[in-house]
Amino acid sequence: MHRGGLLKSWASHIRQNKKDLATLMTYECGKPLPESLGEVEYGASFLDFYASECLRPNGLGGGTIIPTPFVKPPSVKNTRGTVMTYNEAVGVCGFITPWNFPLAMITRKVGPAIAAGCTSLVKPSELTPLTAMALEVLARRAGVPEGVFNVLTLGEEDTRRFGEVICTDDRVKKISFTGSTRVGKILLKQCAEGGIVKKASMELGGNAPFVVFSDADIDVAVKAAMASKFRNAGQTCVCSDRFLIHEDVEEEFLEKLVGEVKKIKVGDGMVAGVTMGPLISTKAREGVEEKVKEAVANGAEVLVGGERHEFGEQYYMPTVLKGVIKEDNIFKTETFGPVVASMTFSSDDEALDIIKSSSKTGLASYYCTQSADRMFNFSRRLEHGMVGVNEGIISSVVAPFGGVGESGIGREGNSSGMREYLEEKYVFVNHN
Ligand SMILES: NC(=O)c1ccc[n+]([C@@H]2O[C@H](COP(=O)([O-])OP(=O)(O)OC[C@H]3O[C@@H](n4cnc5c(N)ncnc54)[C@H](O)[C@@H]3O)[C@@H](O)[C@H]2O)c1
Ligand SMILES: O=C[C@H](O)CS(=O)(=O)O
Repeated sequence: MHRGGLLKSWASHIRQNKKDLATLMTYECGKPLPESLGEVEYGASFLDFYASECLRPNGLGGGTIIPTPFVKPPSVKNTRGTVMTYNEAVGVCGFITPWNFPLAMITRKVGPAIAAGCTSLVKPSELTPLTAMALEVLARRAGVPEGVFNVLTLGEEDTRRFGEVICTDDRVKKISFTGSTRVGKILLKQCAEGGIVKKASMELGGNAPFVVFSDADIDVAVKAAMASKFRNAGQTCVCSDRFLIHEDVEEEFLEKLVGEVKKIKVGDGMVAGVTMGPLISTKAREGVEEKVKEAVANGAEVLVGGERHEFGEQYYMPTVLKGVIKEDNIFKTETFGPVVASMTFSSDDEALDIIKSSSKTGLASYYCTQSADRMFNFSRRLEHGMVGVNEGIISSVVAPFGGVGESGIGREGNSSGMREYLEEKYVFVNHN
């Protein structure tokens, strides 16, 4: 079976075990079962997509024949030769993935890696090892040969050692990391200090701005805000964190948003109807709590929520803050929790100044407007890898997912994601 067939078979085995995989994920990281079921399908979609990419010209073996650029003098019978390129697999890859999407963050890497002809060593988060192990079992059932996709479930000390090895061992030709900017910098430093230049993809932290312009359709804006803020209890890299609302529409937007936030049902992710689960740990909940308290101390107003949820140690109430300042940690650092931190602005330039001066991240950004000019031109002024205009859910297999600045290097998904695992070779043949 060729690599594309293996990937399709693996995707089929994943879908056949969708309920068990989703249950495992909800037990491991707490997200409501419907979100886990959605992630199973999202994760499988990367295997399907890259199964097809195997066969495309920009896939493995794809290449081009290029007319030589040299001018052929009349006396010379043939051109000087033929120029051609072809793609080759990078080789052995080292992957490290996070807990918040324990299945899709693995298949988003391993899918294109296998399609390109690479093998991989994958270290999942110590918080979600079982999902990764289940993926490996299903890969073997699907016919993926032993040694092609290898999961290593490691503790803290061995995790650090694993990171050092994939960064400094020259048998590992590529590293791809998804996780915090803090750890991403450790890995890049280890490559450099290990004296090796290595192909590296970094999918790092976010802190997305969400801008509501005065001409926005407020109902559209509220829907987009709810979708981009509260998925996985606000624990996704592309969650909106920094809300900038034009002063003319602050009251209407916040009133409608609070109305929707109050409909969120917090509880056990395995219980039907629950739409928001816990944070990943008590420490994470305490971190969100501290940031909210600081913002309130600096003058922010709690419109809803604002404290831990009675359901349990790891639970925090979905919260909307008004009148946050850009110096607040809840505004200038990734929240990774269910909190809307909002402030007002009066002009496009002011909004951009706040966005650029409050964070160096550049993953996702969102804005709502009905102006055609702004729809197409404001995005050009944002230093982000991805932009949602009147839309809060922009992640998909066809999206070249990734960020700039402190949010990372490279792209995953889309045909772009295939290039991370290929090296293009140029050959000039002089056949005179
Ligand atoms: N850009 C993206 O596509 C994307 C996707 C998901 C999550 N994230 C980011 O990931 C973060 C949340 O995930 P997390 O808490 O698992 O992140 P994290 O950085 O704490 O951990 C990520 C992975 O790195 C490992 N790790 C930790 N320290 C290490 C070290 N010194 N050497 C080697 N590996 C080490 C962990 O065990 C885990 O497997 C957030 O910042 C979020 O924005 C980004
Ligand atoms: O946490 C960010 C992941 O990339 C999740 S998603 O791709 O936005 O679904």
